[in-house]
Amino acid sequence: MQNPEWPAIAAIMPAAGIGSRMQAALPKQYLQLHGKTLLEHSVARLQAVPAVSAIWLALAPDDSYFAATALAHSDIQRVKGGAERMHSVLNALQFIDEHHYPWVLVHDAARPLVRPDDIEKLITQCLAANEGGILACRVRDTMKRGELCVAETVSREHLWHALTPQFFPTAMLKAALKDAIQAGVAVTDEASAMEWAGHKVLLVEGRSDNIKITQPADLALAAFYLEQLAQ
Ligand SMILES: Nc1ccn([C@@H]2O[C@H](COP(=O)(O)OP(=O)(O)OP(=O)(O)O)[C@@H](O)[C@H]2O)c(=O)n1
Ligand SMILES: C[C@](O)(CO)[C@H](O)COP(=O)(O)O
Repeated sequence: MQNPEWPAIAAIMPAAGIGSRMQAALPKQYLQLHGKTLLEHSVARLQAVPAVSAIWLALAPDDSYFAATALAHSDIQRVKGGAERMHSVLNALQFIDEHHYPWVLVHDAARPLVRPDDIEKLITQCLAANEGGILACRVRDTMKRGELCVAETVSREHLWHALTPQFFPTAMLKAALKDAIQAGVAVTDEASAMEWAGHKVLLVEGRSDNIKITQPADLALAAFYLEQLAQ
């Protein structure tokens, strides 16, 4: 639920990947799902949250698909993506004035099913605690470590799948990402940079259907989830 006390919130959407694991003819964020691209779905989810005042899209410098989307005619800011997701996010952060937008959400273009109420739940809990955090869902399967055979069974207790959005104070995230990248830290999400910098990261339980479209089968699963919702 929107709270009038909330500060202006900026959102970054990393959308500069090539989707290699999807093995599609075009970057996966431009694949169609129920008549819209994944990118358009993901942006619409952010736009359904009134507290999100502005969105910055990180697009590949050679992106030739964006122009054909409905977003090309919107006032959404576009910035150049980088070699890896963390670079794309850091590039976008350079355009966000932390005095105007003290908090920033980062949400993958590849996660088109996030529910606006889960985004608001993340914002509510983080602002109440004055700590950054992430949407996450608990691991439900038995976890194994190994390659060709099992090396060990890993306790699933306290194990979570990190999702997006991830929500942090803008200035803190800028500094942590910059320092972590410079230190050569493996930054696969914003939280790992914040953890490395010593900040607390809240885990806010989100729905497990907030999947990242990564491999071909994920698109059919996303369509199934959308059909379930429409019923
Ligand atoms: N240099 C990059 C790499 C990824 N992303 C974005 O980060 C999100 C999550 O990354 P991932 O699922 O790994 O997407 P890709 O990198 O495109 O996929 P792959 O690893 O299969 O190539 C996606 O929305 C992707 O567009 C980005 O903005 N800039
Ligand atoms: C940020 C993320 O969605 C958290 O699960 C995920 O790490 C992004 O995907 P990638 O394959 O790690 O780039």
